[in-house]
Amino acid sequence: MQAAVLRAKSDPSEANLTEVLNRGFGHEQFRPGQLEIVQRVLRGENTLALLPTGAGKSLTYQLPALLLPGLTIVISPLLALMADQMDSLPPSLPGGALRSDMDRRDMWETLTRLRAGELKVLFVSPERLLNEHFVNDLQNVPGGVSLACIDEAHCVSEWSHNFRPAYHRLGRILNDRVQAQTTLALTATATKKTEVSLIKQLGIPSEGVMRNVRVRDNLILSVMRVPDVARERTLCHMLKHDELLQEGSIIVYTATQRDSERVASYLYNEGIKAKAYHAGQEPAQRRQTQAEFMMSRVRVVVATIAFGMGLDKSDVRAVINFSLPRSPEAYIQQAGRAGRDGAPAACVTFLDPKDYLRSRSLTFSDGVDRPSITRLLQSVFESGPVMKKAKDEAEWTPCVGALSASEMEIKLDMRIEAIETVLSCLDLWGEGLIRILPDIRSTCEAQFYGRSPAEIGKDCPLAAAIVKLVPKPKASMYKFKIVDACMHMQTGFEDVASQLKAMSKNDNVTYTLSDRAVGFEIVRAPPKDIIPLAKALADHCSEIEACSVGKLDALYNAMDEAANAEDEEAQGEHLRQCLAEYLNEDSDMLPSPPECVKQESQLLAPDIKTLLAHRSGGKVGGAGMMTARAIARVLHKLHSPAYPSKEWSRHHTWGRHAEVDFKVILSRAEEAIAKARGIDTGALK
Ligand SMILES: Nc1ncnc2c1ncn2[C@@H]1O[C@H](COP(=O)(O)OP(=O)(O)OP(=O)(O)O)[C@@H](O)[C@H]1O
Repeated sequence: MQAAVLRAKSDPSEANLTEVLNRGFGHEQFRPGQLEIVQRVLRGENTLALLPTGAGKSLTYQLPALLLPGLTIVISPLLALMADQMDSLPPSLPGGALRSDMDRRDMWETLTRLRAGELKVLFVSPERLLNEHFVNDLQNVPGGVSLACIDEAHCVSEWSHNFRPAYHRLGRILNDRVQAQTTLALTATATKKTEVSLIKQLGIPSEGVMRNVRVRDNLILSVMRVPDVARERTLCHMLKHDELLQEGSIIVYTATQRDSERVASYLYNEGIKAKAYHAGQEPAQRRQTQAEFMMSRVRVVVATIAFGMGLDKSDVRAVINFSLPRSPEAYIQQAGRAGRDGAPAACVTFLDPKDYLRSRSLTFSDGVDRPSITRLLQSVFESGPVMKKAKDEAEWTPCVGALSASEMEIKLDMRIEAIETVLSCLDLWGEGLIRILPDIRSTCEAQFYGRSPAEIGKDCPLAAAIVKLVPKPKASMYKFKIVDACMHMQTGFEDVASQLKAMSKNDNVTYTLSDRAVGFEIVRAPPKDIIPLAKALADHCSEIEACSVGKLDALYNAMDEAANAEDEEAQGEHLRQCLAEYLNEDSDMLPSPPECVKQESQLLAPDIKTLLAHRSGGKVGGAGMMTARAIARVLHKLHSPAYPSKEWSRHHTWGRHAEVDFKVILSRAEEAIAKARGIDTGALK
């Protein structure tokens, strides 16, 4: 084996690499695309590999990792799968993983092995790369980082079906900080638009794109019109009687955690060995279900999308979409869990307009418009201390800030995740205006048992700051905002965090951190006028929202047309053709909404009027009015922080127009607000 590796290192020819493939991985020959990708990576050329699900993408980083001199880091969003991915490494590739759910001792052990240069492959979550200490470790790793592999790379792009804010900043960190010699991005699903933004962010040349996205030929794609009320019964009947479904394992995908529980127990009561799997369960329970499924002790897993991305079980004979997936990409991913052994496997989708309309509504849950973005930017750039600093200082020096979930979610009527996404956009294209800081808690409660804080404060700036910030502690509890301590000490969050840790280690101090927050650093002086910035961000967010809705509409249209085809074969053919067109389409044109999405409703105008008169929006809408989006959300039965379903589900307008296009309601509500305020609608956009 060693000799084969040496030969391939000095001459990475097809013959030499095939020998490593045989000896190191036990595979006879390369699958389509693998050799070209491996050779590009070994030449140090940045590459984006778009290969079908189950095509063997992992090998394209594993084999180079054996031959390259330094470390290969694999950035993966799949916490649950890191252990499996590590197990699939050949013995000659010592690997480690850093996951947020690991205990400290394991984490420490992996870090020690990393620093000692004992690892060849390291799996990490994207969030981990936002951690300064970890990036320092990578910079000093013996032999350097030879390859950065970004698994499920579509998550980097906001135009993908599964964008993750932490992934958004990845390109810059990899380029500027980690300085990996080569980047390899892997995904099974990316439209042209996603591809363009991916290669831009990750610094991949256009000739470095290896594109082969398609649905494997052994997958039998079909669709069934099943009304909402008959879905469980139909599923159960299929599982008991469909010939293809009598062997192997089966995954049923549902849209919500509640559905996954309900359907799993329905099947279980019908005598089918089924278990639920979703992100709301305890990690240990999820791990156990996954393990039982992999060992074929549980035949059917009823799961949300939390299950399965990257899952490699060879004999999954069917994937059944109990609900319509959110996008063609999600559909391809989910279907791709089936038939990985190459034998025929069924991918059946249940289609019901009511179910689709609910998914379509939910796509608008986290959207934001210019009024909320303006208020968000005001909170960042126009807070008292920032304004004072801008006024007092001739030259701007960076300072930190934080928006906490408990304060901002209701004030802005945005979930903290949405706040983070908008600020991530600003981080990326604000040309160094702000920098998002990872994983922040905004409030600290500290108790001193030995020496007093004043005494400790003689050589600890944080303790001195605490004395100033909390002159009168309640029951000897010092409660303060971390950001206030940063401001006081003119330092960053990391410094405060490390001083807190040091105090708790040396000085008998205990502390708890609470209240999730988005932390940021204002690097350059804030803009004098935030309106143009708010407008640009709002336009961008609205484009992203339209793109997500377009994905769902495109899939519904394709399924709806396929359902009219005369037989299963014609259905599959039609679906394949639609998916290929969708993925390879170059234009930005959005599909037109299906007929079941209404463009008008009789009672819409009076209901908007009722909500405008409600005046509940004193807290969010300004001038006591609800915002247009808040109105549209209520009419679509969508919960939001300032208009929670618990309170609003009793209102007679709640969900009354869920079949009307959300965008139509939004613009009608904007017109009504503009009229009520005597302004032009353009002023609201
Ligand atoms: N050249 C090869 N010959 C035979 N089997 C291979 C080869 N390359 C990879 N495989 C096997 O194919 C299976 C799928 O590989 P892998 O999990 O890397 O797929 P993938 O492309 O990452 O899929 P997904 O996108 O669905 O996660 C694995 O069991 C792997 O061992």
